[in-house]
Order: sequence, then C-alpha cells, then structure tokens
Amino acid sequence: MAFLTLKNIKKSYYVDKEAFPVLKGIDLSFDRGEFVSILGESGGGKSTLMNIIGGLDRQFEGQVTVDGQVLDHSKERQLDDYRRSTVGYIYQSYNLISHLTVLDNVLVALDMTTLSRESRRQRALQLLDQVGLSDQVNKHPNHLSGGQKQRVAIARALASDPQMIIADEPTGALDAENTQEVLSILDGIARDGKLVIAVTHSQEVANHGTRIVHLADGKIDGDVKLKDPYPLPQDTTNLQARPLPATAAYRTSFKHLMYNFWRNSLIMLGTAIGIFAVILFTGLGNGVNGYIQDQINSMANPRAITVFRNPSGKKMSQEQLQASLQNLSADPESMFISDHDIQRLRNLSDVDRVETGVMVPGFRLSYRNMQQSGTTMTTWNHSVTTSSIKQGHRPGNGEILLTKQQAIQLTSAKKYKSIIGKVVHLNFNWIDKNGKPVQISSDVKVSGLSDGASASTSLNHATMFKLLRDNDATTRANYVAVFASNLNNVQTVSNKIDNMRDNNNRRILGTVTVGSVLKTLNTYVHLASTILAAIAGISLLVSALMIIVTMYMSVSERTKEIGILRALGERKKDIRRLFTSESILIGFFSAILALVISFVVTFSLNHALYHLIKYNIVQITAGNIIFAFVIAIIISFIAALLPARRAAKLNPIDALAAD
Ligand SMILES: Nc1ncnc2c1ncn2[C@@H]1O[C@H](COP(=O)(O)OP(=O)(O)OP(=O)(O)O)[C@@H](O)[C@H]1O
Repeated sequence: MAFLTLKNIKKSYYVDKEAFPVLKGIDLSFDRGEFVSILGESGGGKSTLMNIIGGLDRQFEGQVTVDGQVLDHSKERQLDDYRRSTVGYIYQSYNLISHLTVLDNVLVALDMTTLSRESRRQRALQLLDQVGLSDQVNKHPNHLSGGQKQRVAIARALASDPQMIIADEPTGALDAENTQEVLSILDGIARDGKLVIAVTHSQEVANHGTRIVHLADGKIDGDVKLKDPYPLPQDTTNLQARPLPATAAYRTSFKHLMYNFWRNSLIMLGTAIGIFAVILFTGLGNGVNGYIQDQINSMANPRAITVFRNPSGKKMSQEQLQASLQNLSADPESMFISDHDIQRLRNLSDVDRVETGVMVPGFRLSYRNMQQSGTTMTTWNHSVTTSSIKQGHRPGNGEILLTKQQAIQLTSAKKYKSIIGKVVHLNFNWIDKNGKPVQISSDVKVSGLSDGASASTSLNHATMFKLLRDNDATTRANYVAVFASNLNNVQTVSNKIDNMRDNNNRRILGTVTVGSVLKTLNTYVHLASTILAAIAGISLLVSALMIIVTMYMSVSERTKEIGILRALGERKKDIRRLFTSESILIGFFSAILALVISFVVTFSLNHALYHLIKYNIVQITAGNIIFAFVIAIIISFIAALLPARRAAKLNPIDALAAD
C-alpha cells in the first residue's frame, strides 16, 4: 500500500462567487524513499496541490490517505497533528523566523516533540551540523546567505523527524552551487526512507529525483519514474510529536520581546508609569491616613469614649451632642450623670476603665494684676495624652494645667513660660446639692501648659473634688471617660452607651470618640486617594490601549511567522498564546519597572518630607504590590485577547503568503 494516496482531488478558488477550477481531479500515490518532482507551467496549481498534501488547505474535494489513514479535513485538530508529526516544509523564500537565531529556528519545530530539553538542543545542533551550519547557530537569519538560509529551513523541516518533506521550489532562489548542495541534501533525505515531494520549474532539478509528475491544466499529464524508490531503512523509530507546551510559547515570546528591546522598553515604560501612578496614589493614601491617625493618637487616646448626658432623650449625632454642652452653664443639673448610670457604664463588657469627671463651663483666673476668663475646665483624665502638654507636667494635687494662650494673656507673649510653678487664683461658679449657685475660689499652682487644642484647662480629680467639697458644691459627675479594651471595640461600646435607655425608653447618654472623628477623616482621605487612583487608572487604560495597538501591529508584522508556525503544526490555541504570553510578559515586566520607580520615588519623597512631618508619607504595602502585579497581568492579558484572536483566526496559507 502506498504511503500517500490522492484520490480525485478537485479544487476551485472563488472570486466574487465565481469558481476558478485549479485542480480538476488528481489521482496520485507516493511511497516513502521517493524523491518526486512536480513540474508544470506557472499557475498550474502545483502550490495548491502541495498545500492540500501538506494539510494546510481544508477546502477541496477528494480524499487524501496517509499511511492507510484517511485525513479528515473537517477536523482541524487532526490536521494540526498531521502537520506536526508527518510533514516538513521547505519553501522557496526560506520562511525563517527573523527574530530567532538559527538554532532557535530549528528548536521551534523540536519544541513539539517529546524529547527532553537537552536532547532537543543536541538534535538541533546535530541537524545544523549535517547541513554544514554548525558555526552559524547563534546568528539571526538576516545575517545568512540564501543557501545558508535554505539549509536552516531544511534542518528545521527535518527536526521533528517527519515521514514526508514538501519542498515548494526549494532551489528557486539559489545559485547553481547552492542548488546542487540543496538537491543532494534532499536526495539524502529520500535515501533515509522519507518521501520528498518538490515543486520545481526546472527540468534539470527535476532530473535529480526518482520520479517526475507533470501537471497541466489542473490534471496530471505525465508521471515518469526515473529510478526505483530508495529502500527503507531497517531502523524506523520516529520521534514522538506533542502539542506545543505553554512554556515554549513564553520562551519564544520572551525572545521576541528581547529582539525588539527598545520598542518594547518604551511600551513597558508607558505601562509602568500607569501602574506606578496607581501604586503611588494608594501608597500616599495609606501614608496620609496613617499620618492623621498618628497625629490624633498623639493628642488623644483613641480608645477613650467621652460620655455626656443626652438631654434630648433621642438619638443625637456627635455634633448635636457637643452643641448641647451649652446646657452646662444654662442648666447644669440637666447634665449630671447619675451614679446608677455610671455603674451601668462600669458593668459594660469590653471596657477597661471608667473615669468620672466634672466639666465646668466658665471660670476666671487672675495672676498678679492680670485677669483671664476661660470657657471650659475639666478634670484631667487618661483620654488626654501627655504629649499634648507642651511645657511642664500634668496637674498634681493643688495644681492646674493652663493653655498656652491663657499663660500669654496672664503674662506676656515672651514670658508666658515663667508662669509655670507660680500660683494663680482660680474662681468659678457651680451649684450645691440643691441646685443653688455656689462660688468657688482657690489658689492653685500652674503645673504646665497645653497646646489648647487637645487638652483644655484642667485640674486633677482630687483637686477638683476637694475644691467642690470644701465649698459645699455638688461633686456629681457631668462627664465620664470610658476606655474600651481595644480599638476594635470602641465603636461597639460607644453604640451600646448611645443606646442605653431609661424606664421611659429614652436615651440617657451620648458619646464622643476620637475614633469616629478619625473615621470621618479617613473616609475623606480614602475618597481622595481613590479618586487619585482612579485618575491613575485612566493612564492604565491608556497603557492597555497602547498594548492593544502594539499587539495588533505585532500580529501584522508576524503574519508570515504565524503561517510558518501553523505549517509546523502549531494549533490556533498556540498562536493565541504566542500573543497573550508576550503581552503578559510586557505586563509583568512593566509591573517590575513600576515597582522600581515607585520605590525610588517613595524613598525620595519620604526622605525629602521626613524632616518636615516626621512621618513616612508614602507607605506601599505588600497588598499594593500584589495588586499592581495582578492588575498589570490582567490588563495586559485582556489587551492581547482581540489581537491574539485575530492572529489565531488567520488562514495559514494566506499568512504564509504575507510579505
Ligand atoms: N487564494 C487564491 N484565490 C484565488 N486564486 C488563487 C488563490 N491562490 C492561487 N490562486 C490561483 O490559482 C492558480 C494556481 O495557483 P498555484 O499557486 O497553485 O500555482 P503554481 O502552479 O504553484 O504557480 P507557480 O509555479 O507560478 O508558483 C493560479 O491561477 C492562481 O492565480
């Protein structure tokens, strides 16, 4: 049984629905060990026939049987396997892949065999040695002569050890010497027991073979046997073919990326700038958030919840509650918190400590002949951090902490610090147990000065209570500082306090937390950094468009390569992956570049601003880095989808015909 049989092959091309018959019923059979030349006039359909035999053309009538198996042209997969394992192509115009070295051009075919990586390399080197190119393996094709190029193409065609070599005018572009060399190589291939079918215009070339088939007007009009086919060798173990592994696609993409290094570097730089902007703005958002938190925490204990009486009995916002503090002077009694309620606060879960305090809405200070009126004086509690004391220390027994402003008013802008340690006279009104007004007045020593913003004028608890008791004033608390056991509990505890009800189901207490102020601030910062990151996202979108354009350009530049790879047996999927993998590599390297830029800029910004704010204002987290990589890879993958799809859909014959 013949190795290859063609039965009644008919093929027409259609131009504007008009059929142009090219092959009009071809019946041929070929054996291994034959070197068949196909002769015929130009336009006679020789290349068309070769494409059908080679499994590149699926639109024809008739039957092709190879090694006893009928090729099913409706099954693309089967044809891919057939081209990969059974056919090797040699073209007039060599069709080497220009961005790959001579060695890599041969390895492209070997990647689709089951040989180990090292064996593939060894085989490629051995084949190149056979065609006399062992000293050219690392050159790129454009540095080779025509004859050398054709020998690389022959080595590539033989790489996967196919049973059949199809050569379309293999010597058409070669001089006499190179023609002789190529012909003797082809002859050697047939001697090795393979079927060689070569299309040629030259009778002289044709005479080299074992058989000449003549094609005219779409039919066979001559079939002359010059010699017997070469005998088949005893050892017929063939290489096993396999589909192209993904790693090979990534390797080829990487090489292509490197081949167009400068162009790709610019694209990566463009993409990296977009990713960098996203990283920077999110890092800046983190930094500003942290900075504000740090600032507030240095002034007030974030676990502290300041509790006041809720005079309305209804739900109140923090602002409404603070506004209601004017009741402290208008109706002080309405603001006292009962012992029972304080006990309820102490009984709450997740609470570390409860400190009762008194807040006095107005007071007067005198020092020597200077007078000063203040609006709020409180008992010192642990919600205020000592860092808000700028000079001196927190008030001890018989002491008072003033604000810097008060000190200036009682002395002068220059000598205000001199008041620390001096005795001032304090005077304020409060009420007794029956609600009658009481005047309180006493000498107190200035312990220190606060910045005024985070700590008001304060006495310690013992001093305040002693003053009140000595003057028969009530010592009932009108505010309580409650400390949550940890930061995460602040909101829950605060909500519980806000929700405490009396017998009439009216709310009793209201809370003020630093955390909620912080939360509002952070919401704004978060919003601002999200907006900035979204703007940066637009530049990412531009980067994605840039990748799409580049990939489309790459597809049209590499159309011929797509044809070559399809002829070698690559599937549509492999072609798609060729482009998606390149794009993903671009995304990946862009992300690395973006990270380098981000770290340099972050370091410089933080370094430049540190002495101003004592804080690293840009803070890039591991999450930001992972996000940058994920987004870069997703964007580059999506950007490559359409171009890759277009590449995969190309008809291999049209792709091979591309310039
Ligand atoms: N895609 C196509 N669409 C329409 N007509 C085509 C197409 N490809 C080839 N043809 C036509 O089919 C005929 C046969 O072409 P083919 O390339 O097979 O001839 P050939 O014998 O190989 O010619 P040559 O020796 O000049 O290379 C020619 O007339 C050509 O114009």
